[in-house]
Amino acid sequence: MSQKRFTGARTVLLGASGVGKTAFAVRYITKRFIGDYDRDKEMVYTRQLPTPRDEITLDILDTGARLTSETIEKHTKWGDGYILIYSLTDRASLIYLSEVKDIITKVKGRDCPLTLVGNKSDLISAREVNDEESCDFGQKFDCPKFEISVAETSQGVLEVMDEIMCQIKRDFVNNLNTSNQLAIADNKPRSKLYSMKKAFKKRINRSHSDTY
Ligand SMILES: Nc1nc2c(ncn2[C@@H]2O[C@H](COP(=O)(O)OP(=O)(O)OP(=O)(O)O)[C@@H](O)[C@H]2O)c(=O)[nH]1
Repeated sequence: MSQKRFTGARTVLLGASGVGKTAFAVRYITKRFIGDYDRDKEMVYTRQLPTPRDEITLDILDTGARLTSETIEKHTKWGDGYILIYSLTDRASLIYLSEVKDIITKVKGRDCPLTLVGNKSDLISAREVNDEESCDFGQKFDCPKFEISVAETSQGVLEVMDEIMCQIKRDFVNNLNTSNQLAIADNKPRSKLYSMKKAFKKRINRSHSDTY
């Protein structure tokens, strides 16, 4: 049986406008924080990750500012894993993610690679979301949650990306095991009764053709 290899992963950044999606993607790709971005269109960033055998292509989709239910659904179908990002200085941006999560569940089911990320932890005095609220959402979404500052350091972004890549890989392996089991079940020897019925049918056909 040919074994499929894990060669690439598609991650989607989803969240309200201004939460730091572009800053997150740019930080991951360049290791730098660039204060202002003049674009709000969606864009795919690509990075090659070396592995002991070869490399994995990682695509990150920055979904831009104008998300609708239709675009979220389209992006969900495209992706393998989802980073739901909000700003710790904007409670509405956290609440908005419930809508996004509902669409992901509708498209991919309950159990898919997912993380919840609160950004802008450096803006301490402007903070609107407390620990309890972010924990509640992490539990509700049933996924790991992070609090990071894209502006201050690359560390948080790297941890989030490691987590989502791990989940995507686990998902890939689980799907592979399921399809292998289905293939094995398809090739399973037939029951004794089935073989006897088949042999009996053959004999009847032979004796029938012998008659003519
Ligand atoms: N203080 C602080 N500002 C941040 C941080 N991350 C992003 N920003 C700022 O927040 C603003 C919005 O960041 P973007 O990356 O453009 O946010 P976005 O989610 O891509 O926004 P849209 O393109 O409108 O969807 C910019 O001015 C960033 O400099 C952070 O960790 N701390």
